[in-house]
Amino acid sequence: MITLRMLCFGVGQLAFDKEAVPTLALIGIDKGGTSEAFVQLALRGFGASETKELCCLCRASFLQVYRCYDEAFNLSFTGQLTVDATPRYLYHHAVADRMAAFSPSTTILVMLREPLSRIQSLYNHWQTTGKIAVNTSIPLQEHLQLEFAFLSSKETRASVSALFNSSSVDAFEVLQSLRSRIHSCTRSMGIAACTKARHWQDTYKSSVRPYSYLLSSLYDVCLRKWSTTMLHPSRPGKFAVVQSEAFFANESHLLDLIEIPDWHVQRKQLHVNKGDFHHEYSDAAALSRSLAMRLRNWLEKPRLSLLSHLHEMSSMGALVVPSMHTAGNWWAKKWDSSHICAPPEADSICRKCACK
Ligand SMILES: Nc1ncnc2c1ncn2[C@@H]1O[C@H](COP(=O)(O)OS(=O)(=O)O)[C@@H](OP(=O)(O)O)[C@H]1O
Repeated sequence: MITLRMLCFGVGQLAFDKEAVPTLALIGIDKGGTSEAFVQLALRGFGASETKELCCLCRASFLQVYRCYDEAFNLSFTGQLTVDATPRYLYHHAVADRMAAFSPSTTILVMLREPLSRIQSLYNHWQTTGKIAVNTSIPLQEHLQLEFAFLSSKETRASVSALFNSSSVDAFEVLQSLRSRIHSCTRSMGIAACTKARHWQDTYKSSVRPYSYLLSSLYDVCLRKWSTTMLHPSRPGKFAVVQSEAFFANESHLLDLIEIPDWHVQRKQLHVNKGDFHHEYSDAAALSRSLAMRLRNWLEKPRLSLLSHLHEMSSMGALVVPSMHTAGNWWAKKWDSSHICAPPEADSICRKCACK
């Protein structure tokens, strides 16, 4: 149904519930622009906590979740616009269900960045800052080759096929089980599932956190879990999916979705640091054009699944920016080799592989 708001503002605006804690959850994804979005939301009165990634719903019990939000926001103070911007929520095995139980009327915002760019950005961030215990001692190219070997091994092939072909909820379970297999595979030696990727085992030490760049690019599997849990046609405007590239090009693509409700009472003005962008990428984050193309081809079916899901979500009241009909954006068009950037003098290598 087209509402008056939609006629005035394009895709429409988000709806916020005074009782919801948090009012808004920015659930993903890492390197999708969530830091800058958090800053812009804080400037508009969202916040109450200077910590962006509260991860309160990572806690298992209802009481722990409540205490975490109470500590962050002081829940005795009503009328605040609160935000929990934790990008890892999108993938978390339990958070969607916890959110539905703890605060079903929280508004959900997901920012999705074209997967190839996100992978390079994330690897580069971890490698150059060294802040996180994820293994970046091998170049990204090698890491991805190991992942492809693992995901096409005899032991994982059936699960990967189920992942690409199952219904939403089944696929989410398969994804979680594969992620945990990668976890144990990379943490311990001699696991049968790792046979084909023996080098992978040798590469990791038990102290480093294993991470699958490939599995974390299957956005739609997780998004389906979230939409099944939190999107209801009777509550339009409570779920938005915004493409990071649209936000990067013009932040109003996101900010125009947000109208501050009348009931809002500002408790304190936050002084959050502005997000930093446009990092130089290190050589270790570079990929060969052929691997970049392999990745793109691997992601083509998930892209089509995402696109059809966005249509369904939109018909159920979700806001999707840019619309699936807007030409020239990554979730609406097939990628080919012309979308893999590389300087002419370094034909086989690309530092930032994705280009328009
Ligand atoms: N407004 C704007 N314009 C252009 N680019 C932008 C913008 N906001 C964020 N970015 C880019 O987003 C990447 C950082 O994303 P996140 O803030 O989500 O990172 S984090 O997960 O919170 O660490 C990081 O990407 P890379 O530079 O490619 O690493 C930022 O450059």
